[in-house]
Amino acid sequence: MTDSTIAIRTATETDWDAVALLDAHAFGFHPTDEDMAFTRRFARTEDVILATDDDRPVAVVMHFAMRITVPGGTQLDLPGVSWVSVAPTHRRRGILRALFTEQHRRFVAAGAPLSILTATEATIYGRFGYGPATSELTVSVDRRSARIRDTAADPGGVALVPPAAARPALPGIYDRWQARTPGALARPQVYWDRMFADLEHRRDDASALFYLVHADGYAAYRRKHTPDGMVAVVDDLVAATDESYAALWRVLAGMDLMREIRVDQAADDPLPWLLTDARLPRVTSRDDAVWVRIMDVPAALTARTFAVDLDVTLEVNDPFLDAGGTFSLRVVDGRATATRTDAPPQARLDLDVLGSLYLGGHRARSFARAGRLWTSDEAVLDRLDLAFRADREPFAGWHF
Ligand SMILES: CC(=O)SCCNC(=O)CCNC(=O)[C@H](O)C(C)(C)COP(=O)(O)OP(=O)(O)OC[C@H]1O[C@@H](n2cnc3c(N)ncnc32)[C@H](O)[C@@H]1OP(=O)(O)O
Repeated sequence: MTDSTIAIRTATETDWDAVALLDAHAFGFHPTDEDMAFTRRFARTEDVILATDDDRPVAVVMHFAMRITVPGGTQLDLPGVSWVSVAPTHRRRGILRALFTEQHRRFVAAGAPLSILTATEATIYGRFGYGPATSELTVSVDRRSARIRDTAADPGGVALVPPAAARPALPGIYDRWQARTPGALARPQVYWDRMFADLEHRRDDASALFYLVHADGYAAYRRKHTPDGMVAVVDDLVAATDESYAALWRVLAGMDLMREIRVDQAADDPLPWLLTDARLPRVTSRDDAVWVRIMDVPAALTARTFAVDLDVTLEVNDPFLDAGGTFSLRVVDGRATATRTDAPPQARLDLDVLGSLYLGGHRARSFARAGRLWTSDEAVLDRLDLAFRADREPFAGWHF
């Protein structure tokens, strides 16, 4: 950074109005008192870092204390970077880089195995070692033609439940789903408080939430009027078992006055295979959700399980900090050991690529085809491609 009037410091309680103003300009919305109350319950003030120009805040980064499930079911505590903004008066002079340097220095000191974020633009974070690791498909179903196959599970057990009765039931179901889903993020109490507050300005011109609840799953949806008819916009569809998923879709498919159902899903969602017409779920968009930066390569690799045995030397290049190096990765019966080594590498990749592979949502072979993963031979690539896969597609569960 060239500008000597810029200083980096931890925020204090009196800085929150300035943080709100910065993010209002950065993201083009006016945070309400409720939005700020949510953020202040979720972020500790000491985890907010500011850049100031002549003592006036001109940029901010913060992180939340989060937890993620990795392939194999281990849950890792890790920082989730959020509310990143640099005032439009001060962009492209290295302020984000300076803030990230300080913030990630703190992550290293705290021993974080990974850090995560969700990105406004896909071009910003690769240089800092973050790779897109989970995806989200927005799907539109023409409900009028939706028929569930006779052979699909039909356990029943779904009830129409008012918000007050849904509130105690949902967190436990979500926790069970989160524990079995790679990439899934634990939800803090403040998330549920905001969801059930169901504030009007967060409804996107749709109704308040309706809840369909099964012992092992639930759907929270809104009704939206459109020129083409009524749409059920599903905000949250969580099933801890396949039976509850089928039971919920039998109810959603039976909502006679709804022309369309909209829902966000993982890429391997079984909905097409439950329906008599597998073409009905139309993917209207596909977006990256969680981006992963591996802060500690051995800690991260030993935390997850792998699909096949491996014995490979990986050279990882970290363009931002010094998490990279050459590592011997050995997997036996799914469990890995990872140690630094001087042996010649059999595979070479940047840290953001390792982040993209880590949760099993992207294939080593795709990165190799793009020239972003080198292997000494085809057999190494084959093993890496198989080993990093997970038993289901990673899915975040919510945005932060
Ligand atoms: C996790 C989250 O919160 S995502 C939200 C991110 N924030 C936003 O989208 C809000 C609007 N944008 C902004 O506030 C700013 O433009 C920021 C935060 C994205 C970038 O801040 P700046 O201070 O301008 O970035 P800085 O000058 O430190 O640039 C660092 C590097 O990133 C690059 N970069 C910065 N912004 C962008 C961008 N939008 N697209 C592509 N590259 C970018 C710079 O070219 C620079 O590259 P280099 O160091 O390799 O030469």
